[in-house]
Amino acid sequence: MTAVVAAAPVAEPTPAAPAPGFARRLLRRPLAVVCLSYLALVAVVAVVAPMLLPDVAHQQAGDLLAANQGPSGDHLLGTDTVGRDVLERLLVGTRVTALGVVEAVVVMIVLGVSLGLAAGFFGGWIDRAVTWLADLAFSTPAIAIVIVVLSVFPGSMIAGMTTFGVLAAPGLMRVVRAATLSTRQELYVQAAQVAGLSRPYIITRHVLPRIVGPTVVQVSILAAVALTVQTGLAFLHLLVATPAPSWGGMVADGTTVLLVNPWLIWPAGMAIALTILALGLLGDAVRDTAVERWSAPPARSRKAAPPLVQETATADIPDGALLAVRGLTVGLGDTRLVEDVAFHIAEGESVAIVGESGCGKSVTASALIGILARGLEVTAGEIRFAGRDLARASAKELRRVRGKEIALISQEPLISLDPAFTVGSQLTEVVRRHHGLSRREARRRVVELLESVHLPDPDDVARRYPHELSGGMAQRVSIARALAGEPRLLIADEPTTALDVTVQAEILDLLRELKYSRGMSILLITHDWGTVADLCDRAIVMYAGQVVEQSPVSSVFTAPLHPYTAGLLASDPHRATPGETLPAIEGTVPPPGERPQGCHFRPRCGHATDACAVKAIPLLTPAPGRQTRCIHHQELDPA
Ligand SMILES: Nc1ncnc2c1ncn2[C@@H]1O[C@H](COP(=O)(O)OP(=O)(O)OP(=O)(O)O)[C@@H](O)[C@H]1O
Repeated sequence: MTAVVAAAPVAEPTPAAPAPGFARRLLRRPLAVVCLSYLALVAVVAVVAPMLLPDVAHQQAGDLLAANQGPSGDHLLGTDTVGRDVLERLLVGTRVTALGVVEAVVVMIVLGVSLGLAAGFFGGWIDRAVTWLADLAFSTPAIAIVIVVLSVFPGSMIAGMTTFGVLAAPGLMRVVRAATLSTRQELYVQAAQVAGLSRPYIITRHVLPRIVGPTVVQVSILAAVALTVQTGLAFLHLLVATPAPSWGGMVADGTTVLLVNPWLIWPAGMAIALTILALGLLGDAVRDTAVERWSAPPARSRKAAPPLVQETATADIPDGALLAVRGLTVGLGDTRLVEDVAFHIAEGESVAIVGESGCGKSVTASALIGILARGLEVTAGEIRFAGRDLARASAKELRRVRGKEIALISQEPLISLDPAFTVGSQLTEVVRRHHGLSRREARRRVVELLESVHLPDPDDVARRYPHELSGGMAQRVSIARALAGEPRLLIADEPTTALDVTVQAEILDLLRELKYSRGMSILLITHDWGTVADLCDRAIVMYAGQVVEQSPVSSVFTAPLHPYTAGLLASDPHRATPGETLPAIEGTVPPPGERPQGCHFRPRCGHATDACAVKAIPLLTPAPGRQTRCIHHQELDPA
């Protein structure tokens, strides 16, 4: 691998003991242990009892003279209406009862989880179709349909409970869809996409573990409902042909002699009630454990207002640029979030995009690698990267480019790592994906990558979970992951915002070193002019969805060409004089639907005249390599 070292390894504080797994956390809850023990006992009885008591299922009658008796030494739970032993029938009836519930639950899980995952993850027409089907199923009376099916397949447990499972699946599907939708927004899922991992891998590895909690809760509730429904159907003698015992059938038998022998409904009634209770309480315990687990690492709040810039006039894009963006427009319906953005990045060059929050930096960066939020689309322009137009690339082509040729690191390194897996396992998958190495070779490569970002003990870091990393270590890990595919362009979205000042400087040093040692191009999104000066060759300033200035860093600080750039520079905290109030640009960035005609910056600008409102201001090129969207740029004082 490319050696990128020399700087001293960074020793940062961190760790806590590794978090115990989900099962162990669950088993720490006494109530969960009791419920699981009870359900395990039911399962064992369901398997064993019919083997030990093979005759009970065929017993038409017992000792008729001893019918309807209460508990005694001979019959611990008494006898039924035809003198059969209630305990034996309860034990043997467990199998048919449990099997009915299992059948319904399996059907629910297969349909509910697969459709919910597909709808939540893929969205679009799949989501609409699945949601429509679910609504349709919800509007049908489930029990009536089950009874109709049983009229066709009389007494068939499989037919009855499978039908119930199909009709109950939309309930599970909705829960899984909602959990998938929210998991899909997680930064680590987006990071996995950007790292170029395949969708089936992301679903099984990153999404499924997060939906297990809500899924188990819903399944336990629906299992309890399935038991209730099955009991009701057996009670109505629609399931389970006599003399085979079932819990519902035993309750039905008991109700025929309610006045003479009220005890008879108790054994099966209690078994049903206890099982429903155990399923419900187990669901609660699973939910609490899942909430505790996933809320453990406190999510940092996204910073509120960044600035960032970038751009270059279309006409000014040189041939052979690694990335050349022309006329890029991203819309949300009829609203344009970014308009006519143009800039380029040459091989080995680092370019910053600067601007206040809401100016369009992130939308622009997301458009470059095809990870725009739902509803947003590139409506015009081209994104030419290494000869291909990514604006028109298929999802498959984009997946090949992401991670391998363009990588992304974000401002939230911790939440861009999946909390459920160690650093080593997450990086190993990315390395294998890009280089097709064996697991052992990939692990060695991961250690090299971790070394290359100056993590002090790479083997130890590889064994850690994300919550055991400090912010600086996590950002180094995410840079290592970004380097795994040996990308030609690294997009760094405010990579130091969430870090303390010392660590910020170390990460910038690392990025600078990577730029020079690997010849990697960098697109930096930042609001920190210090970072721009430190790392970048050119600055692109965005305002209200447009590029308003593009200049080499060497000139933007001394002679800005747009009043907005001048305002941002004047309000830069690095330039603050002790005791003096830092000037700020008055007003706020107008939201996309409310941008003023002509120059969007006009209402906040001290140089604005009527001419600024007449028509859209084009990008002007007052000097080679410099563009501005201001007709009064000559009036600006050098900074
Ligand atoms: N998914 C979305 N749906 C609707 N509007 C959006 C969406 N994403 C971004 N926008 C809007 O597009 C505009 C540009 O947003 P963008 O996130 O690119 O700004 P930014 O400059 O990156 O700001 P920040 O630094 O706060 O992320 C903003 O007005 C924002 O509200």
